[in-house]
Amino acid sequence: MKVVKFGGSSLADATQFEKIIQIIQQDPERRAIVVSAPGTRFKGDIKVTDLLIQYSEAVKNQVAVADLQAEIIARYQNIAEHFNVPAAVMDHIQAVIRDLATQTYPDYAHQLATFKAHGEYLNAYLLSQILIKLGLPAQFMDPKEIGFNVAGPVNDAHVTDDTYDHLATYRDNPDYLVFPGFFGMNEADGTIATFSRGGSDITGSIVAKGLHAEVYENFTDVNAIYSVDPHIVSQPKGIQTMTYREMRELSYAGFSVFHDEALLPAIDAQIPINVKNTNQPDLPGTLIVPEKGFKPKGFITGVASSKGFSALYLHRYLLNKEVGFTLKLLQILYKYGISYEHMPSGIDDLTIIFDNQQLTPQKVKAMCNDIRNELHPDQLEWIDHYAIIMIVGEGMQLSPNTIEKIIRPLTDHNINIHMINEGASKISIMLGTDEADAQKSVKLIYQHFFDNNRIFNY
Ligand SMILES: Nc1ncnc2c1ncn2[C@@H]1O[C@H](COP(=O)(O)OP(=O)(O)O)[C@@H](O)[C@H]1O
Ligand SMILES: N[C@@H](CC(=O)OP(=O)(O)O)C(=O)O
Repeated sequence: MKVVKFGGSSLADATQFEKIIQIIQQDPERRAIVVSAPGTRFKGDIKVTDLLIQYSEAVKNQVAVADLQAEIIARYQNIAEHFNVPAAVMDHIQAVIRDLATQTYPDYAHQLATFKAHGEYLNAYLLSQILIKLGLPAQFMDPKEIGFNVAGPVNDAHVTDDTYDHLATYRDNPDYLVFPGFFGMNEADGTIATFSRGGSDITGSIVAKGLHAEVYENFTDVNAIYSVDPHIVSQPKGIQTMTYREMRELSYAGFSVFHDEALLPAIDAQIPINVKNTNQPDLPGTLIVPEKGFKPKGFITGVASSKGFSALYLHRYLLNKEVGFTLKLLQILYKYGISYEHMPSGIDDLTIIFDNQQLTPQKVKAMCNDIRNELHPDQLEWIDHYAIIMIVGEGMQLSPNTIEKIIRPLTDHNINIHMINEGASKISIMLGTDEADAQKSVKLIYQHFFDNNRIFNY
């Protein structure tokens, strides 16, 4: 059997629903369906998840919510009317959306998670009712009823192991099983918790593992995963086949087409992932497969960049001989509750890269003061607006002079490279640049390796 996940772009309106219903019926193996909330219908449109976040904020701030409620209800109503579902279905959806504002929540984080989750909750409910209306046997897989459990931060949760046992009981069920993506239930207190944004991909992977699917098909709005973000380079080359670890590194570093945390369940169960286009479902898309037996076609598979980082550069003569330097440094980070993303080091130098989301100016100031006072570095530099560029490819392992080939196009254009991290991962090289140089660097590297089929010249 196959698990199919449809992203928000594939469920944005009734026309898209028509397409996904055809896709489901084209292959009898497509029995488990994971859905996102309705996404954007046109440039400038707002995703239902974002409308729900606005709705939650409005409730918190005690401002009028009627317009927002009406806007959210209309998104479902347009789809429901097109398929002529019974009036009771829409009555239920309207009531649930309105009730969100009148319930009580343990705190604002729980409120936000509950509001957000309802984009997926109601879309899965609606799709199951549409399938039933069309005479297709379908079940709405309410996470509360089926034991789709999660733990951890309520807006950045992770699945718990018992969920897989609960999913396994549905393996031989012949109906269409319609799961809402993006959230689960906190078993301890029965509240809703979501994954991080884009997290319906994670649900799809969990369902694929739980049901022992032969493939996890992830339907989106592009023909393939491209070698570079299509917002940076127009009409880039598509990737036919790539490995799990290539995808993990590229999605971490900016390929938003597939969530980086969605890889683990599929890897655990060794289920291939096929990213396909809902608007052109007959195209093969991109296949993400295990590393074993994989034969790379070129030197690099993709290049990605991600902004929103800061870096701390430390220089101290004879750092390599000083026992406990890194330990003390990590203790200071621990004191301020800060985790780091990367920590490349040299003989006398160390760079620590942080995700800005967990920093405040006060925390940075206090942390740097402690580092100065306790570790006495010869030089301490804090770099704001830092970007990471990741060049990824299984083929890199086979090629000499890797770093020279990657750096050359950047140095030729006088781009200042703060950091090069090679060797920590066998299949990637990470560069640190100013945010302002990130997109240009990605373009230059892409052009160097992919334009005019140069990829095959190495
Ligand atoms: N390397 C890439 N290859 C393909 N698409 C990418 C890449 N990097 C970023 N994207 C973007 O990801 C989008 C699909 O992801 P997303 O909007 O989350 O889709 P969905 O609505 O299906 O969940 C594409 O429309 C594209 O703009
Ligand atoms: N709707 C959620 C979860 C998700 O995965 O959405 P999408 O498939 O549209 O990326 C979000 O916007 O974050």
